[in-house]
Amino acid sequence: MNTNDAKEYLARREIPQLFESLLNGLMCSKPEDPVEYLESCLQKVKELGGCDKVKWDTFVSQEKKTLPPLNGGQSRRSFLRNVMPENSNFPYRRYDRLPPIHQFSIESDTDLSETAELIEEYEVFDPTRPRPKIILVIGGPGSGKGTQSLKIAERYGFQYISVGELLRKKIHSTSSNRKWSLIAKIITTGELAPQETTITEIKQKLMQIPDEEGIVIDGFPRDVAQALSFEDQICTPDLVVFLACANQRLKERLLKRAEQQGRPDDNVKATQRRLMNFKQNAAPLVKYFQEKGLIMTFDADRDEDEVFYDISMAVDNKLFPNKEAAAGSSDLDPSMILDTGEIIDTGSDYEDQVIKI
Ligand SMILES: Nc1ncnc2c1ncn2[C@@H]1O[C@H](COP(=O)(O)OP(=O)(O)O)[C@@H](O)[C@H]1O
Repeated sequence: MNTNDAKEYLARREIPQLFESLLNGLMCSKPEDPVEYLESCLQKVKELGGCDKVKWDTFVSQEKKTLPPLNGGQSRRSFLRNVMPENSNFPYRRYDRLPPIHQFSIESDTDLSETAELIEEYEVFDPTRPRPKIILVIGGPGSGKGTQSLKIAERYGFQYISVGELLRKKIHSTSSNRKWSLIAKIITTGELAPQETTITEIKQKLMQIPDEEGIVIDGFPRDVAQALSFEDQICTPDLVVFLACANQRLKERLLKRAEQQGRPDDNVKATQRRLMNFKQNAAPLVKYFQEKGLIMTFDADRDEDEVFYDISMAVDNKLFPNKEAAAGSSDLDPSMILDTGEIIDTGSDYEDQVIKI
């Protein structure tokens, strides 16, 4: 087995997340017998059904869970601050963050790990200026995230970032780099790129954008862990647009896209994998943002102009409540706006999309 195989194995089996979680448990519980404690944690992992069921706080006891992500309280950063010893010699204090799991991950021996740490030391947005409004657009593969995000960006004069595109560009521009070759393979099989790398790419991109009024990010976050990381490292989004689309419709659109664009990750296997990942992650992600009152859900089974009509009404209301409707919106009928903050009944098999792929 070569190094790449070993790293790919670790990434696929979600071993870095497991170690992060065990480390969190140890830091919070400080057990007399760490070996016995780790044994009991691993037993719990088995009972839960495997590494992919482990979250960063699985082994943090209830009373120590100072992070209440679902009711808008303390951020992960402050949680970490609380569990870190006050001693300034503590090695990880500098970043107020967990010890980097990079040792175990494909981030470790690559050129970007240093950049990633450097970037962590800076605020993404200039604190002396108003922060740009951030709209995150999420939905299944083929739900129209790209199309709708571009339309939002165009209508409000916001900057557009496609996370999938960002990763693809990076892969093309660093084709001889081992880390990015591995990420290319991961993406081609329909899996998600590693979280820290993805966040770092987004941060780098955001830091290059000068003084925008707003930014639309297409395809982020894909799961609750990414949402937490974004809030921890970048900011709380102003609005999350969720494009709900029936599973069958997603499959049809992906087939069509495969014919038209020939993207390497639009093959049948990868498409199934992406739909499966979406199915697993969408419901908790939507619930997470719902409980924060940040998400609006749109029936994306419809014609793209109808979908955009609803989105633009919602953005007007949520982000520009005191302004006259944005240019070009005079033809919009406010009575058509969808109920906000709730999963809508699309009248089709939206549930199917999340539950039965
Ligand atoms: N937020 C993300 N986190 C990790 N990987 C991502 C993320 N966004 C995109 N990717 C990777 O890029 C691929 C293509 O994404 P994208 O272009 O948005 O297409 P789609 O969402 O339609 O599958 C995804 O399947 C995934 O491998």
